[in-house]
Amino acid sequence: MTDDDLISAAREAAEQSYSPYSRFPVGAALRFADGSVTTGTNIENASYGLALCAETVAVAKAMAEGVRGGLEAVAVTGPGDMPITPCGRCRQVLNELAQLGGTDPDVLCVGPDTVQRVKLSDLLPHAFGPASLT
Ligand SMILES: O=c1ccn([C@H]2C[C@H](O)[C@@H](CO)O2)c(=O)[nH]1
Repeated sequence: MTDDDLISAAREAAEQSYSPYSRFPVGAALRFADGSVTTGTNIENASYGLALCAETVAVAKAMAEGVRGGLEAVAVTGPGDMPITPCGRCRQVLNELAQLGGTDPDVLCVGPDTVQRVKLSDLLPHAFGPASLT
C-alpha cells in the first residue's frame, strides 16, 4: 500500500460521505504497520454540531476492531482547493491511537494537486494523551 494507494482509499471513502448540510465530503484512510488500512468519512447530523469527522470515524472503526497501535500514516482528502488538515478534535483523537502504539504518524493532507506531509506531532505539539495519565 503506497502513499498514492492510501490517498485513493481516502478519496474512495469520501464517496460514502453523509454531508447534506455542509456538502463538504471528507475522506480519511489510516495505514498500520501490518499493512492494513481503515477508512472513514464524515457523518453529519440534523443537529449540526454532532457531525462526526472522517478521521474520527476511521479511528473509531479501527479501535472497535481491536486495533491499539501501529498507526503509520493518515491520508485526509476533501473537495476544496486547499489540502485538508485534520481539525483540532481529530488531531487529539488521532493522537490517542498514535501515542498508545508509540508512533508519530505521517499525515498526508491532500489537495487537488498537492499533498502536504506533516508529522502528527507537528500538528499537535505538546499533546495531552494516555502517557500524560501515567
Ligand atoms: O478534519 C476534518 C474537518 C472537517 N470535517 C468535516 C466535518 C463536516 O462534516 C465538514 C465541514 O466541516 O467536514 C472532517 O471530516 N474532518
